[in-house]
Formats: sequence, structure tokens, C-alpha cells
Amino acid sequence: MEEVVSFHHVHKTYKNFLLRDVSFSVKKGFITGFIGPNGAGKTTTIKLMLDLVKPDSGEINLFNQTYQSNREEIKQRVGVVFSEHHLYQHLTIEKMKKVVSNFYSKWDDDRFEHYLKQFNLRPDQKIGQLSKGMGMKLSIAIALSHHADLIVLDEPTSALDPISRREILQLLMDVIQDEEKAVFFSTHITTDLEQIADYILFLHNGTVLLHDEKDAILDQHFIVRGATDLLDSDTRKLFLQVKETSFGFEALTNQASLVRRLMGDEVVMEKASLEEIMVYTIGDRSEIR
Ligand SMILES: Nc1ncnc2c1ncn2[C@@H]1O[C@H](COP(=O)(O)OP(=O)(O)OP(=O)(O)O)[C@@H](O)[C@H]1O
Repeated sequence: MEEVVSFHHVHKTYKNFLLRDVSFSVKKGFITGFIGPNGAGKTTTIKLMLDLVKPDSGEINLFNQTYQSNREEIKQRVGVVFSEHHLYQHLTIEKMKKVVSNFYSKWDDDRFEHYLKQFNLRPDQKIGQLSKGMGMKLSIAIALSHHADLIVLDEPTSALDPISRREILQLLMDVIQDEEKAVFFSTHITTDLEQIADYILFLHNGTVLLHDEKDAILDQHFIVRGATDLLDSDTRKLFLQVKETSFGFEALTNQASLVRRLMGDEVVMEKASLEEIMVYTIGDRSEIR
């Protein structure tokens, strides 16, 4: 399977933050969802991916090339959407298009017009007068109008109403239909990823906690509930985190089949959502720290 992005042991240090030994890949033809709590390092990772900041060590490849050797070609092949759009407020959409289209050799006016229509945007509208959601849609329209092979989005749906969100999610699914492109998409709305992501990358405190196919992650992780007397030093090892109350325990496991075999009917097991996986896993880590 072709890798569009690969990070190999990437480190980046800020005064109060360390991105540590980050390795992952983004595959062509798939949507990779990028999750992690506030301050996990998601935007830093995206900026590294886009060459907006440089790593201290490690290697970053896009399309099997490095920015050092092929910066211009890589930039042409990437479409970017940030949560706050960086478009010129005083310009109309039409004028903004003229600025941006000059930058991209494969800019496609017809495609851009198609997206404007789809998003109910007019070329004569001033960017400063667009709502947050409309601004986001314009950024997405721009990112999708130069035949990019990789679309990188940093929290694109957080400002959108549920209807627009669905529209954008559908659009991202359409983008990967021809299996020629890859989408990398950070968000706090984990239910969006349950709908559309093929792979999940989960970052916490600057390290990768999980990177796998979404279905594999959801198949492995279960919330288990049972009586506290089932817990001993051995059975506790089956769980990533255990919460105990006077009614019993509730725990997250990533060894569902083993729990089923060992505890069987004595416990109730329910598939964990991505949100539960995040919350339980992070709880565990912060206790260790
Ligand atoms: N230029 C910088 N200089 C110093 N520290 C920085 C810089 N950029 C980011 N940081 C720090 O790095 C850490 C990770 O920030 P980052 O924006 O990557 O997190 P995030 O996962 O995107 O968070 P959120 O979900 O809140 O957007 C934070 O503690 C932040 O303060």
C-alpha cells in the first residue's frame, strides 16, 4: 500500500513541550483521523508535515520525497485546511481565487466553481463578511481545487453546524473514492471519525498511543463491567484502566477475547467508542505521570 506521508522517529522540542519519537504513515486511498486531547501536539505534527516547522531529528517524507530535496513539488501536491482560515479578509472570493490559483500549476477553475455552488458561496462575496462555517467551506473548496494528492485538515468541522459537517464528511469520502488521494484530518469530534476514517492516529503528550485501522481499534477495545471481587493482580493486567465504585468496576480492555474467555458471563462487555478509548487511555497515562 502506497505511503503518501511517513514520519520516522520525529522529535520536536518547544520550551514546555516535547514531541517524542513520532512514527506513522498516511496511506493513499484512505482517510486517517488524527485525535488527541488539547495540547497533545496535533497542530505541531501537522505543521511538521507541511514544513511550517522543522523537526529537531527524524525524517519526514511526503510522496517518498523530502522537503529538502523536492519542496516545490511537494507543496503543489498538498491541499491544506486550517481551523482558522488564513485567507485575506479584504478580498472577494473571486480575487482570493486569483491569488491562490497563481500558486498552483494544476489549479482547476471549473472544480472551484463547482464547490462554490455546492457550498452556496458567491464569487463576489467579501471574505471578511463570511461566517466561520462559510470561511471553512471556502478553505476546503480551495484545498480541493488544485488536484492535490494529499488533503490535510486541522479541525475542519469544529465550527460547522451538523448539516454542513455532514456535507464536509461526505465530501472527504468522495475525495478518496478514486483511491488516488489521501486525507489526513485532525478533530475532537470522534464520532465524525467513526463515520468516515479508515485509520486512526492517537497522540497524547507528544507521543503516539495508537495507530491502526479504525475497525481493528474498535474491535479490540471493549468497556467491561463487573463485580469488584473479579479483580485481582492478574485480571487487572487485562485492563488499560479500571474505575471502581461501590457498585463494581468499569474498565477498558484491548484484549476483548481474553477477557471473554477468562471472565465469560460474569462481566458485561460493550464495544468502546473512540471517545471512550481516548478518555480511558488518557486517564491511565496521566495517573502514571
Ligand atoms: N511555537 C511554539 N512555541 C512554543 N510552544 C509551542 C509552540 N507551538 C505549540 N507549542 C506548544 O506545544 C504543545 C502542543 O501544541 P499543539 O498546538 O500542537 O497541540 P494540539 O494537539 O493541536 O492542541 P489543540 O487540540 O488544543 O489544538 C502545547 O503545549 C503548545 O503550547
